[in-house]
Amino acid sequence: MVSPQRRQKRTVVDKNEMPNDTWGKARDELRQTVGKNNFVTWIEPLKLSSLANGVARFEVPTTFFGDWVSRNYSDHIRHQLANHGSPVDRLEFAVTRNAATRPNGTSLEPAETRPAAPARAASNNDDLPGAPLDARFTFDSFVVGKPNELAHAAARRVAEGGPVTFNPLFLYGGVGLGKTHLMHAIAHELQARRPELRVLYLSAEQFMYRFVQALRDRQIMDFKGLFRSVDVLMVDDVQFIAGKDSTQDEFFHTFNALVDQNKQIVISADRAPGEIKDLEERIKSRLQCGLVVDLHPTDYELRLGILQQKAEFYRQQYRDLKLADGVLEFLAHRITTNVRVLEGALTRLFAFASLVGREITLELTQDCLADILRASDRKVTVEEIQRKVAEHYNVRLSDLIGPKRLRSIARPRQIAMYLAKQLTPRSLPEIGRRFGGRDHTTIMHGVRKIEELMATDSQLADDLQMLKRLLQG
Ligand SMILES: Nc1ncnc2c1ncn2[C@@H]1O[C@H](COP(=O)(O)OP(=O)(O)OP(=O)(O)O)[C@@H](O)[C@H]1O
Repeated sequence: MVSPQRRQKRTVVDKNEMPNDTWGKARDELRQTVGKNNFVTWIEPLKLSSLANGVARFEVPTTFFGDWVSRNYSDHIRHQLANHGSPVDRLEFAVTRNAATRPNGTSLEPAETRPAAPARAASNNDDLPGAPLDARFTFDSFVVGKPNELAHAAARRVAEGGPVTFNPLFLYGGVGLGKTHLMHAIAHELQARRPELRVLYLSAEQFMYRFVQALRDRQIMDFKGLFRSVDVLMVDDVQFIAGKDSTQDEFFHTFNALVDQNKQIVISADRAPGEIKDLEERIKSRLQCGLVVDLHPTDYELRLGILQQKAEFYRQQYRDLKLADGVLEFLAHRITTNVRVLEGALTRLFAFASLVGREITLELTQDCLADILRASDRKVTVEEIQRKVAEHYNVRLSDLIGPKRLRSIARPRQIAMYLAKQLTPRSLPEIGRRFGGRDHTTIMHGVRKIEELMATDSQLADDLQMLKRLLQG
């Protein structure tokens, strides 16, 4: 506690005098005591607005920034102010957007009042540790169909760069369904429309790598400062950080700091937040706070649309090649796994046809793509379904097939029966035999039960969707 007498002796300093005087000197000392990087990141951007009645007030760019400085540098700052004749009891931090600077010194003024955009769109992002963007992954080259229309619409909204309406945008779906494509498209579009924004796209793996590197090089403050200075953060394949405790922790803090500043976050994963094993509950619930959108497996129309678009591209490259009617339709029917496989098939087909100098007919397609077509023919088996369901509900495979009637086992068993009926060509008696020799009426009862429950239990419906996706690849 400070006595009232001592308090009275304190100088009331007008902010206009301060920078050249006490604060200026205190700052010079702080440069020595906290180290250059920390100084540039955390001390230099502080603006002293008043020093009176034992309280030093600073303007800061964000709430997080103020909290961080308060927690980590309060004692240093008070010590140096006291050394230079202005002891204070308390530091206060107020967020003022107009006067604020980011840790890296760039302006945080609202976009409309910022100086003209730099000549090169990406130059505002030059210091960011992001992954390169694939120039082909734009909105123009993204074919929209029923399975991805919601994800596409949400991505478009974010790409407009307007006020943040949902945070984060969480895109999820199986392998090769266009998550990365949409994220790159958002980044391209933002760079074109709002070049002043700092947009950072990287994979969760790169995030972890940067974090570990920063820890190793004792540059963690720089790391924090950098990640908190972006306007839009996009992290691809976030499931990668599951089970990696310190990375999750840092991700959580970065996430909160950016949401706190009303900065847009876009995340992708191969499954819904609640389904990512070993991801901390607090992160799951944070990820569920915004808009969670599912990219569904492609349907025939979407696959055909994508093939037509890619074929058009190849036609330009191989001008003298002929493509027979029905080939694209045949591929859209037969290759149902994912878009990457579909694209690979078409690339190979055009390359092969151009080498042998022949028209792309159905016959040539079947020859050239025999292995891909065989792999796509792969049928799901009852045993695979049982394994996946047991794994998902955390029950033993032997219990799933065995006689136990506990509800925690009986329900997953009925789910497995339902999926076996839906996804395999097996008859009810055949399925019954694979479920420990059960009668076909038991299987029928199980299938009906699940059909009934699906209508009212949305969690169950989601589980089934996800299991189907996992099983069908
Ligand atoms: N709707 C679409 N229109 C055009 N191309 C698409 C579409 N969906 C996916 N693709 C293409 O399919 C390929 C795989 O897509 P992408 O890499 O975005 O998948 P992903 O969902 O991120 O997969 P992963 O989980 O493996 O990272 C890319 O070449 C992409 O351009």
